[in-house]
Amino acid sequence: MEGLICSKVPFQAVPSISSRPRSLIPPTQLIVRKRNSLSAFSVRAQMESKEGSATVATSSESVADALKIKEWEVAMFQDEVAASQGIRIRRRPQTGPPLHYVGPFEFRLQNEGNTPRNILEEIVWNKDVEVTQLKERKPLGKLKKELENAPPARDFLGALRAANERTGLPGLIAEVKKASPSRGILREDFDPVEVARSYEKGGAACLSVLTDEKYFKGSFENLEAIRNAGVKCPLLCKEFIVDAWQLYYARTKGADAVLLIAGVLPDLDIKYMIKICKMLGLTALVEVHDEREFDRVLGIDGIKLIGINNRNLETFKVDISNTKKLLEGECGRIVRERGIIMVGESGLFTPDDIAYVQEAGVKAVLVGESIVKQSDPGKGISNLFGKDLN
Ligand SMILES: O=C(O)c1ccccc1NCC(=O)[C@H](O)[C@H](O)COP(=O)(O)O
Repeated sequence: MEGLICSKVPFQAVPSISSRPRSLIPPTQLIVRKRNSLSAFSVRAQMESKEGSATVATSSESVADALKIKEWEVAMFQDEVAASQGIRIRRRPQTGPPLHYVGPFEFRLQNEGNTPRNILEEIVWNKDVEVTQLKERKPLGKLKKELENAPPARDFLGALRAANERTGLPGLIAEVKKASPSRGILREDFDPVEVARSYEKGGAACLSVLTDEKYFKGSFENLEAIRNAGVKCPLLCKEFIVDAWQLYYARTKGADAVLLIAGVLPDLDIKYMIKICKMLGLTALVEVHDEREFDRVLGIDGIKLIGINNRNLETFKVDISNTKKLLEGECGRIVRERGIIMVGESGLFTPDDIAYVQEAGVKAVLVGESIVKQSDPGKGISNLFGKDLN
């Protein structure tokens, strides 16, 4: 089936705009626009039905109305594109179609539910609001100026590779995580710099620092404090990226890597963000959870680091066999052939768990709960690996 990289079985096509009766769908020519885009270029969708253009503006007021209608339609179109890629996480709905809307998406007026269907969707909708507010306070132009004073980006990928070659074990990305939606508070006496220093002493190759405040009790202040405390491990800004503006923001706060979640971002967004990461010197950890996401990501150029999350971020179910399942197929062969570094993420508690995912083919692991809740997190690392990593 067109576009499949490693999955032999054609995916169950997700009903999308292209599967609707043709009469409903006017030919569209979309010049890319992203919701919450960098707005470096205006976004305009030329939606033309057979009966002629959907909107013809004649006065300044109707120009504004026409633009509002087009922006709403672009947002709807983006949702259709995401759904056609099997992405179940919807973006925060627009405030609703413009008054008296008549256009190709009018059937969407039936309320599809304006409340999140699971925690990941809730996190993403909340992030959309957060980022919109942050962008108003700190426009991209101001961020770009701050980039000039940002600390230099460090080699996140190189640190993982070096650790794996030195110890023969997966390189550890140790997560500075106070709490999570699935487990609540993990560590009451939480000093992010102390945890980070303990991880570094325990042999972590890199650190992952939660920066989401509402659901993980993390912050960008934690990321900056760890960076400014002189911790040498390269830092992953563990954030829910929904807008390229966040990449610039993470870099100005001292991040060396960012997380791009395939279950949230359509292919075009990932492609675009990979290019921006390269320009900023950021390493992109692209995260998948199932074969369809893995297949999509392997179709995107420039990806050198892929994480398999054993946690289903919609149901919280954790199963480390997910890593084995996804790497034993064609996707695993392609990854090995391309020299892509694989990271096993979530649900790793014992040396047997580490051995299991290493046997499956990962060269790095991302671990939070099992080490952050130890009284001495650095000692927790030795217990996790069954040996001193130093
Ligand atoms: O951990 C959660 O409850 C969670 C819920 C929704 C979205 C993301 C979530 N966690 C992010 C992670 O994937 C983990 O923090 C990371 O992989 C470490 O997992 P663990 O070692 O099991 O703490």
